[in-house]
Amino acid sequence: MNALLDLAARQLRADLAAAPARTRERFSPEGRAARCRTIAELRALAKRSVPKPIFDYADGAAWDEVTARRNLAAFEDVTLHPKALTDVSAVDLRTTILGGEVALPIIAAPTGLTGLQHPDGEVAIARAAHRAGTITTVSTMASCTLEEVAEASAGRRWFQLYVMSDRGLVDELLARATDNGYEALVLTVDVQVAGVRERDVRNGFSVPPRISLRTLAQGVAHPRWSAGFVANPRMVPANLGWEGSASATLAASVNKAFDPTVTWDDLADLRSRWKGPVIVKGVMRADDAQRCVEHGADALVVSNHGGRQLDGAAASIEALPAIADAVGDRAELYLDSGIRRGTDIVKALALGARAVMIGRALMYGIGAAGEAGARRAFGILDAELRVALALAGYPRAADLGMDAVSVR
Ligand SMILES: Cc1cc2nc3c(=O)[nH]c(=O)nc-3n(C[C@H](O)[C@H](O)[C@H](O)COP(=O)(O)O)c2cc1C
Ligand SMILES: CCCCC(=O)C(=O)O
Repeated sequence: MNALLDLAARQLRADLAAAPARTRERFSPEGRAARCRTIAELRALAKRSVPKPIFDYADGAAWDEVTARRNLAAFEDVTLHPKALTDVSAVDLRTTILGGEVALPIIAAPTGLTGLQHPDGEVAIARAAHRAGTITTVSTMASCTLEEVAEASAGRRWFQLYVMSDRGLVDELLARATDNGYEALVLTVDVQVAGVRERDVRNGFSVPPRISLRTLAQGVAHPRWSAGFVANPRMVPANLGWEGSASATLAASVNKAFDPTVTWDDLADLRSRWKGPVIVKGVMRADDAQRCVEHGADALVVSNHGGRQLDGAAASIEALPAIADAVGDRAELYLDSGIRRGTDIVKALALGARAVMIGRALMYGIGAAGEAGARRAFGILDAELRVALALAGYPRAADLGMDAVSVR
């Protein structure tokens, strides 16, 4: 009996000694992110972790946000037809993207001003993508420089271009992307002008951020975020020479810098100048997809920019089947806008995408816990996708086809 009491006392003492470290770990951003079981839970954690205008910039969309909601809802109109009695003991998520193998059919979408969510920004996302065995896409509007990301991660990298009116700047960006090992050029074609994101307008979201009583109060309410921001303020896009520029709304800055005259001739010009693969992002129509292929595009991203540009546009999953039909095997197809679950990925692959891109899932991840949160986002989707594929009866993600789904 005494020996038993002695053992219990020793165990209690050990537990108490370890408690501070366990508590710290439990309430750290990393610990909290590790306990998120879904992308929705990561979103909720990000919402608590960063100032409201910063969360709203990532989470928000254009005008009434109809397309953003539709991006999610339209996945519910795609139903799965599971195949019975297949051996699913080994689920294989691998596929090839532009000739190189990736461990899972998920690519990090380009996101601008990522460093507002967490100072490690695109570096955190690139490292998490590399660890997951996949590709990261660095935006023209990135908070980290192309060089910083290249140095921080040895994984595959693509560069996403917005064509600026200053074509000298475009040439410089392309040269830097080439010099730093960015293998493909992703030309985004759905930001002819800035979409109107009313949450940003209401919040006075501006670049560089304007410090007001309201933003100070937000900073005080989010001390961990503020400490990171003060230590490493990522105020403006890092690759465009905007440092020291006057504060303006993001829309005003975009409309000043981006070139709205961009047409098919510019795609032809970029195609002839960029030596690696060219991917056109923001294609929503079969006729445009066909034309991209005729212009030598190697791949397309079927995307409505997460509903952040033209509100009222179709969900990208709704646009995919006709585009897949028009393109056939002449170009690779990826899909983004609304991916929150492994089953969304199954549906996109079945309807003709080779991979999906994820934007907000990673923004929530880094807002919640920097690189650890981005890793969690990949981890959640990877795990969900494995179970979904097993239950759908397709142990190889790459084997999914139209027979696995129907669209209501
Ligand atoms: C905060 C944020 C910033 C973005 N910035 C860019 C960008 O700079 N370039 C780009 O091509 N797309 C950008 N996008 C769009 C994403 O690449 C992607 O199309 C979209 O996020 C997909 O929808 P999802 O967020 O539902 O995954 C951005 C999206 C978000 C949420
Ligand atoms: C308006 C374009 C700026 C970056 C971006 O693409 C986004 O916030 O969605």
